Order: sequence, then structure tokens, then C-alpha cells
Amino acid sequence: MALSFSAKLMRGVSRCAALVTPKTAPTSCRYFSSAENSRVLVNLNDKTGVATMQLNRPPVNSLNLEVLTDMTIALDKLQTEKDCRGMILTSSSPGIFCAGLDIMEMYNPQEDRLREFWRTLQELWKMMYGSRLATIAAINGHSPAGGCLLSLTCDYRIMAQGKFTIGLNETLLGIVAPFWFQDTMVNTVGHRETERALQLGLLYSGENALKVGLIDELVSPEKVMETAEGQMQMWLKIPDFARQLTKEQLRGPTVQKLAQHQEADIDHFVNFITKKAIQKSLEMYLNMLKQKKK
Ligand SMILES: CC/C=C\C/C=C\CCCC/C=C/C(=O)SCCNC(=O)CCNC(=O)[C@H](O)C(C)(C)COP(=O)(O)OP(=O)(O)OC[C@H]1O[C@@H](n2cnc3c(N)ncnc32)[C@H](O)[C@@H]1OP(=O)(O)O
Repeated sequence: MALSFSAKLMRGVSRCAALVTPKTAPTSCRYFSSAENSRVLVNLNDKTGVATMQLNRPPVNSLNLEVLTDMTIALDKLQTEKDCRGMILTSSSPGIFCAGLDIMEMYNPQEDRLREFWRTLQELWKMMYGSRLATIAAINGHSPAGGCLLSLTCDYRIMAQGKFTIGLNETLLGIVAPFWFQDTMVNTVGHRETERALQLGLLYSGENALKVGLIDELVSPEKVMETAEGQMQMWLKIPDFARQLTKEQLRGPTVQKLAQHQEADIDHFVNFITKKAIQKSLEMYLNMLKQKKK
């Protein structure tokens, strides 16, 4: 019998539930996942109640089924820690926050895995967008497509200055950002800017992202984490209950919309991605990425 998503989550939680506390760790800092080969590195500072989640899948932190699953499990675990109040999402590879979904999950896919991949992304998005935690994205590098989406699920975005770009560029790959990607963008930058950005597949510079409100602050790369930590202190000055209820009122309807159409969205995604023309577009984009190096 197929396991429900929550059953799979519980199975995953029990698999990685042991908290690892390396001898060298400060006593206030608990490591949920610190092994260098973990795809997601998570620690919780018991003194501040702030967790840090680092994407750790070099070279570009592209999101495959395993990374998405690990993130979902880690977030679920943090949210059940009653003393955890905030989370900073960042990357262990300065220069790349996240290259978005792993295109290899969508290219020549096996249908079962493709379905599970999309469902896991949906679940992660719902958890992140509706999280009881105050969440801040410390965007320390490029953040296209799914990378931009992840940052948009946070309550506040700080990006590193430099040549990095951010945006929902799906149309450049010949694919279409689904309604819930679009909703998240509309809720952040408004309808008109979303129309322009998504149709053109705009990748914004940090300066332009700041102008349209896609990010909240642009700071030098070495200041990204300390700015995130400082900003988090402000968010945590607000009583949790009041902040959480306000967030729920503002974001709940958007989360509900996906929850109500989740199965249809998976069918739609699978039908769309497996079309010959879409596979051709993905192949051309992958070739373009490889050619770039030569
Ligand atoms: C109506 C419709 C309704 C329903 C749904 C239908 C549609 C589906 C919607 C799907 C939504 C999709 C969301 C996505 O996120 S798609 C992914 C988009 N990502 C990108 O476009 C980014 C591509 N990458 C880059 O631009 C660069 O890699 C980056 C991030 C700027 C970093 O540059 P650089 O440091 O120079 O690194 P390289 O380019 O050399 O990359 C190194 C290595 O990684 C491979 N790679 C890069 N990105 C990805 C990726 N996203 N997936 C898989 N692999 C990736 C790259 O090819 C290199 O590989 P190599 O083997 O050559 O080393």
C-alpha cells in the first residue's frame, strides 16, 4: 500500500531523528544534521531559538527529490521543537543560493518518481509558506526559479551584492511556473510586476530585485548572515501568537488554494512535463547550460 506523505515524513523523521551534538559544538547549539555529506545542514541555537538551514548539495544546490525530502523532514522537526521560533535559510556554497529544481528530475522522468518529486515540492512549499516560524532567506548567491520560490516562502529576504540574479525564469526553459509559484510572486511584488517578470522569465540583479520588492535588503556578501541574524531579532520581538496568526490570515488562503487542487496540480504537471515538446525544450536548456562552459 502506498504510504501517505505524512507517513513517509514520519518514517524519515525516525530515520534521522537522533540529534548529533559534536564535542566541538557550543553547548547552546544543537545540530540536527551536521555530517558534511548531508544534503541539508541544520542547527538550532537553544539560546536564541533560531535555527539555520543550509542547502548543501554542491555544486549548485539543485533541488532533487532527496533534498526536498530532507528539507521537509528538517523543517517538520524544527517546527515541533517548542523552543524554536525562527529559521534562517541559506546555502553552504557562497555564490549559489539554489539553482532551482533539479532539471534532471524532469528530463526523461519515471512517472512514479516525477509524481513523488512534485508532491514533495508542494508539501515543502505549504510548510514553508505557512510556517509558524519567522523565516528569513539569506540569499548568498544566484537564486533562479525554484531557488527564488524557496526564498519567496520566507518572511524576509536579504541578498548578497554582486553579479547574482534572482527570479522565476521558467519561461526561459520553455516551461511554465504553476499557479502557486505565481501566487507567491504576486503576493510579494504585485500583479503587474509578476505579469512582466514571469512572461519574460526575468532574472533580476540584486539592485532591480530590491527596487521591485522581490528582496528586502541588499548587502555585501560577508554581511548577509549577520544582517539576517539582526533582522531575526526584530521579528522575534513580536509575540509569536500575534505574528503567527497575522501570517496565517495573510498566507492561509494561498496555501489552501494549493491544498484544494493538489492532486489536479500533480496530474497537470506530469502531463505537461512528459510532452515531447517540453522534453525537447528541457534538453535544449540542459545543452545550453553545458555549452556555457566551453
Ligand atoms: C501550465 C503549467 C502548469 C504546471 C506545471 C508545469 C511545469 C513545470 C514547472 C516547473 C518549475 C521549474 C522550476 C525550476 O526551478 S527549473 C530549474 C531552473 N533553473 C535554472 O534555470 C538555473 C540553471 N542554472 C544556472 O543558471 C547556473 O547553473 C547557475 C545557477 C547560475 C550557476 O552557474 P555556475 O556556477 O556557472 O554553474 P554551472 O552553470 O556550470 O552549473 C554547474 C553544473 O550544474 C548543472 N546545473 C545547473 N543548474 C541545474 C539545475 N537547475 N538542474 C540540474 N543541473 C543543473 C550544470 O548543468 C552543470 O553541470 P555539469 O555537468 O556541466 O557540471
